Amino acid sequence: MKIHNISTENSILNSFIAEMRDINIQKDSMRFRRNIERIGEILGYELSKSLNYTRSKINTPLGTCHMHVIANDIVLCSILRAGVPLHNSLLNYFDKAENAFISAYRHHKNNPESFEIIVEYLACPSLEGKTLILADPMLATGQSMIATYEALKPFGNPEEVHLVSIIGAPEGIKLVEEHFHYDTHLWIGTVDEKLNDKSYIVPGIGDAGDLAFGEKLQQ
Ligand SMILES: O=P(O)(O)OC[C@H]1O[C@H](OP(=O)(O)OP(=O)(O)O)[C@H](O)[C@@H]1O
Ligand SMILES: O=c1cc[nH]c(=O)[nH]1
Ligand SMILES: [Mg+2]
Repeated sequence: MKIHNISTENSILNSFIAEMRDINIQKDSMRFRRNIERIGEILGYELSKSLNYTRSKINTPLGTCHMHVIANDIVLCSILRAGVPLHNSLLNYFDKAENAFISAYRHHKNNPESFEIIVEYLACPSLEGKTLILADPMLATGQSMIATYEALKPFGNPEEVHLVSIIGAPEGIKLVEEHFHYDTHLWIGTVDEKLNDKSYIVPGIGDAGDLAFGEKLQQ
């Protein structure tokens, strides 16, 4: 897998991630969602550098010119819930993309430390020969990313796969690396230290879905 950790270079991306982490600033859920969007746009811009381009003749009011424009047929898929603001921001840039949505949540049985990923809702166009962008702000154990990718398989073989995430843990990145084709790209805002015993990213941000949309009752 080709891992692009964008935080290794100083940029405004790190200021946005700092706001998402900050225990006081993150209480403002509108700002939290907006920071996901701002980061999503930066990750989308970085990802765009790896896409295919075709020469296109453009008529302006004053003449003509040739520009290189994106040639990929993109399907943008995000994982509900926390993927919603990330989806919106990627769609701002890849505005011609087709869209897919899939739900994944952690179902805890008796023990808060053990869970399985439940994939329920899925809406997806054909992926055959397309460029799949699979987006989720958090890559903790990596199980949601893998479970959703497996659920998408009946929709066809994408030619390229790009994973987009804001914060990852080394454990999840390793699992994803083992699961996905070596050609897969991972565009990630930053990589944290580790997972805690509840499989939350440390130092991380807390629960991205709750911070964006409010606490939910456990199912
Ligand atoms: O890498 P993993 O260990 O699978 O964890 C990451 C997942 O956890 C969060 O979702 P969550 O299950 O909290 O659902 P939510 O978005 O509805 O809050 C997050 O948005 C990812 O989907
Ligand atoms: O740290 C984590 C791990 C999973 N999901 C989150 O929202 N945060
Ligand atoms: Mg959550």
